[in-house]
Amino acid sequence: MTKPIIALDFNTFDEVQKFLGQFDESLYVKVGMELYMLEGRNVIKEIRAMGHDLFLDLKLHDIPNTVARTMAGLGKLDVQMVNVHARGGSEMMRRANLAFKEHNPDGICIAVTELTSTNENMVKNELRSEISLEESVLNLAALTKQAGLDGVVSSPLESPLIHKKIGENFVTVTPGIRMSENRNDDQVRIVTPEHARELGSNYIVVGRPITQSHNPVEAYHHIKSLWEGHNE
Ligand SMILES: O=C(O)c1cc(=O)[nH]c(=O)n1[C@@H]1O[C@H](COP(=O)(O)O)[C@@H](O)[C@H]1O
Repeated sequence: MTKPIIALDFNTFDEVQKFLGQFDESLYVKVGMELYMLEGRNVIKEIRAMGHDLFLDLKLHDIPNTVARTMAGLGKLDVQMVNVHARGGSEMMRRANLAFKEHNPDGICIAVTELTSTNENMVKNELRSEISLEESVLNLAALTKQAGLDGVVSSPLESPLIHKKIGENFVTVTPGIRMSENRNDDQVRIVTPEHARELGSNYIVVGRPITQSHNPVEAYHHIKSLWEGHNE
């Protein structure tokens, strides 16, 4: 069972150090655009030097050449996982994956399908999609698989369908995790850790329910035990 991935959505490396300093174990953490853009590559090197596994979540989405050249640079960073937006298309994804793995053959490269903050109404009325949200997730997941990537980011709600239609070994990395006592914040398609396990998610990504908790270590261990199925 993989550890819950903790989203380090902080502004400064000081805050990261303060947060990680509370833990006396190695973690799987995620650095997203907020921390990366404000603090840069050194944050990645420092966190890796502390012994934590790292998902670098930059959700790249640009023309294939730009994304491939960026991914080649990220491949040299010794991280465990990176991602792109599946809406960048199959050529962008294929080249991103190859460029990353040329330098990091053991790394995992995945693509974001529909964000967990997206709902059916947005898909239909804002994005003017002719297909449902679930069909869109499945379509983007199929495109991701064809492009040779390892898996997708989706809501846990879509994990069963993705595994059934695309393949059991195709990885689902799933944010939008909340327990009943948590606020939803800006997440729409939310699921509890134990439900995510039942739905077959391969990884869960959890931010504010841990980072904003008055006791982050306790919150992490509670979520981890629910995810691993020890608390039932
Ligand atoms: O790619 C992601 O990690 C991601 C995709 C998505 O669809 N939804 C989503 O919430 N995320 C990220 O997962 C984390 C969730 O954080 P919390 O809502 O605080 O648990 C954030 O860092 C988001 O950027």
